[in-house]
Amino acid sequence: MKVIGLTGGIASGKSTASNILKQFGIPVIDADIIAREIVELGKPALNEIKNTFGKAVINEDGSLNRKYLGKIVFSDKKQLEKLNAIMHKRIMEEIINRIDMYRKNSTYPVIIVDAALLIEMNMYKLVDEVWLVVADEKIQLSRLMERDKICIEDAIDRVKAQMSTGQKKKYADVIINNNLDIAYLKNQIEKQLNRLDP
Ligand SMILES: CC(C)(COP(=O)(O)OP(=O)(O)OC[C@H]1O[C@@H](n2cnc3c(N)ncnc32)[C@H](O)[C@@H]1O)[C@@H](O)C(=O)NCCC(=O)NCCS
Ligand SMILES: Nc1ncnc2c1ncn2[C@@H]1O[C@H](COP(=O)(O)OP(=O)(O)OP(=O)(O)O)[C@@H](O)[C@H]1O
Repeated sequence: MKVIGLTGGIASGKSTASNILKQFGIPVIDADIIAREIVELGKPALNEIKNTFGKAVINEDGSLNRKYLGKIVFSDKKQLEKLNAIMHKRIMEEIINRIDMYRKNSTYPVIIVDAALLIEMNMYKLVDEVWLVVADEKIQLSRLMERDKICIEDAIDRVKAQMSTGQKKKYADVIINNNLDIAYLKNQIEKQLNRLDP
């Protein structure tokens, strides 16, 4: 079984690529979903976040106010580091567990780990190949503003909170260009799958 790490900057198109891969019947381990599970009500990470950032980041029903926490951490590197210290070891542990489960119990020829911070968190070492989804920065920013309904300043903050695409390219085995339409994205993914499992 080949484990593919799918990564790319924010709003580059990883989730869109993941959805295409799922349509081909390929299992996807999604780091964003795991990150949300870790901070569900009653989970220890949520308590640590409350102790670190204060009650203001918690909604009235006790859940995490993601929008507000995002505002804090994506505009201040020190705050982001504090959040990463709470989250990343837990996300990584869960991803390793899930990869192990697939390796032991499944006959899938290919599985995907979809993680924005695959390289930043050194998780590229856990996978057999790194696929990097890229889109020109202008396209990335406009898709991000449109999807998250945020202004250009907030969009730039979020892009800057991550390693640059140029740096990420050094770790990539495959570059997937997502500057054009979904059909173009799908076509590149199909070609890569055919290479792995003809
Ligand atoms: C700060 C939080 C609460 C904001 O939540 P929100 O719902 O607004 O955004 P969401 O979780 O959907 O993330 C959107 C995108 O932001 C980027 N992003 C998320 N966390 C980080 C981070 N720590 N550093 C840089 N970029 C990040 C990713 O590209 C991600 O896909 C949330 O992103 C979070 O808990 N982040 C820490 C966990 C993490 O590192 N996740 C990424 C795992 S690879
Ligand atoms: N080829 C495309 N053409 C037009 N819109 C696209 C294309 N690919 C992705 N999008 C849109 O751009 C936005 C960002 O894509 P997506 O959510 O897949 O990015 P992502 O890399 O998963 O982002 P994040 O890091 O925030 O999770 C979405 O609204 C998506 O529908």
